[in-house]
Amino acid sequence: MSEWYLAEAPAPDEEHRQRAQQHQDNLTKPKGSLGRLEDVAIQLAALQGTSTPRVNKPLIAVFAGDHGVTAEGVSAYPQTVTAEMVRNFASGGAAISVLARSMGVPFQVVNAGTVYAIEDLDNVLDRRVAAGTQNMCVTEAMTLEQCLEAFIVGRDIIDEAGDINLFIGGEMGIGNSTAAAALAVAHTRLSANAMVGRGTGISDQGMAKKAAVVTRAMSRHLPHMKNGVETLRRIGGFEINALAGAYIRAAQKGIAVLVDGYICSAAAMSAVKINPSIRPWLFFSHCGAEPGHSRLLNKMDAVPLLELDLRLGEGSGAALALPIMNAACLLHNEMASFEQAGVSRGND
Ligand SMILES: O=C(O)c1ccc[n+]([C@@H]2O[C@H](COP(=O)([O-])O)[C@@H](O)[C@H]2O)c1
Ligand SMILES: Cc1cc2nc[nH]c2cc1C
Repeated sequence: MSEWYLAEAPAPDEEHRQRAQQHQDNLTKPKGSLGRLEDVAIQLAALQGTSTPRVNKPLIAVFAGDHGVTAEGVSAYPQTVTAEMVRNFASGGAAISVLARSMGVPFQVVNAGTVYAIEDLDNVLDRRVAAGTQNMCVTEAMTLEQCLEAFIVGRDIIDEAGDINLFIGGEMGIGNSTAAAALAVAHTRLSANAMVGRGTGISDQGMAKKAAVVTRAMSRHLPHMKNGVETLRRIGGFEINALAGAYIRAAQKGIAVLVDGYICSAAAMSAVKINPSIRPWLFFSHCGAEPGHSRLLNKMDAVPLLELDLRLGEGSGAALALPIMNAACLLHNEMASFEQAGVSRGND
């Protein structure tokens, strides 16, 4: 029996793509003048198989997980912050809580594997795979069972989401920018130096150490990375793997995905490696301040919507890009044509 995460996502409908392109060219604007907003609307029309694409039923889910690699001193903050921030998400004080609330977007918090236990909270789903991953410099981050369980944590969020037409995943995990850098090296084969950044705010010296940590982990694991699942098992994280599982399931169910920052992009690239058919379903919200982010986006031929020097995570960049995707749909669906408005056509 084939694994659930290998099942193909539906392919975009090329007839709807063509019709959407023609529709855009008939709207009251110079051809192409809405730039990438036109591309977003056309791609969504093809994916959703409709002449009226929509992202009016979004869901934001933030996955938290801890990383054994923090033992190497790769973050500016202590590991306790992961669980502490989960409480902050739940009580409404985190950046993503504010953004979700202000936009009226349903918001879920999922504990996929913090080291520190979190008391029962009404609005935090406890799906802890384990108390953090192992240190990838020393051993594999997790067992195969844990890796597959983390995928299912993400899959279940999509399966239980009800009627949504856009998924935004966020993450929280002290040390996870090191895991993301390692994944980025695995997927691009660029150097660790090209892929590490300040994360939560480490110094130049800290970055040199972080690059050495990634190099050490890669020399251990690279020879054994025979497929995308093994890569995530060796150097991923519970929240990263849950994101990969959620992205794959969303695409399989015909739900578009808006990818957040560096860590989410590393999860997305890993998910595409496992199941390439999901790629058309991924939209990329922004290119952040981590130097590896633009390199990873290039590798996926991804053109992000925003560039704001973000390096927060939590799904914050994707939440900020949501109104742009929504506007792309509304413009496509509600603008008048030249005929309807009695506006003269040009000779473009
Ligand atoms: O999303 C990003 O582009 C991003 C870039 C750097 C850091 N972060 C966030 O910061 C944390 C990881 O940073 P660090 O330094 O602990 O590896 C984690 O909670 C992420 O959500 C997020
Ligand atoms: C305070 C804090 C908030 C965060 N949100 C995402 N990553 C984070 C890292 C820290 C340190």
